[in-house]
Amino acid sequence: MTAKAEEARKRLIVALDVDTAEQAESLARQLSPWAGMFKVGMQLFYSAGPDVVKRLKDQGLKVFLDLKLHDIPNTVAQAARALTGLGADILNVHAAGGLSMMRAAGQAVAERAAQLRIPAPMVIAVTVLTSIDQTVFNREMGQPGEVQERVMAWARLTQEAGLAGVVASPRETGLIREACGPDFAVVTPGIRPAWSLSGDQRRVLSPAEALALGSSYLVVGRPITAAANPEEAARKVLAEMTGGC
Ligand SMILES: O=c1ccn([C@@H]2O[C@H](COP(=O)(O)O)[C@@H](O)[C@H]2O)c(=O)[nH]1
Repeated sequence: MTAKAEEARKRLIVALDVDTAEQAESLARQLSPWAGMFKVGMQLFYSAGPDVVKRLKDQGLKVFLDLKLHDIPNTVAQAARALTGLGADILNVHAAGGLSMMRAAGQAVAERAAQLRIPAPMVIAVTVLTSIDQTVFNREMGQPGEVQERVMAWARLTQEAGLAGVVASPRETGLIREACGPDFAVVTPGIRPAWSLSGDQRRVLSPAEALALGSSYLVVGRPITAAANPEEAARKVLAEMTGGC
């Protein structure tokens, strides 16, 4: 693997949206030559239980625990504190929970990691879900203005709360980078190679576009995991990220 491909591999996160720890472990084992991190979301966490995070970590894999915490500050802080012990590399909350909630989550994670003497997971905040388009945003969610403006406002608020970055569509990556600087993580689902189906995703871009705009990590699920040959699909996504180099 070239240095460029290895650099791109570190930025590719595969969403393990499956029901069992065995399925998740088998996919992760198969795909680790092409992906640097694996995402445990609600489907896997709620069906397989918290232990699945430890099982993946025991295999030496990096884990993004995508549970999108959103509640009052005290509840989110206590939940984030509990999750810190699982050893994930990234945890997330919803920016819609507000400044105090995000600050409480960040502080709880830092304190718990220090108590346990483990590296603190990066805490990031979800802005506007990539399945939401402009019409749904205005008509169903009752939000005024452009999706992009809301994403930017939440990205700034996330930075003010001291968190490490955001989850957003790759379409917003360039603006977030400009506003929040090079060290702020921009984690982007809504990645769709030209050969894949959009499904429920609305604000999408290709792997090459997301990377060129400055996304720190690309989250890809079904285009890889639902493919007839997941390894081949992951290899193709990585090749698109590196321009074939
Ligand atoms: O805004 C968001 C936040 C999280 N996700 C998660 O990413 C993956 C995407 O999977 P695909 O199969 O590639 O659509 C999925 O686990 C979501 O829960 C997101 O899509 N958008």
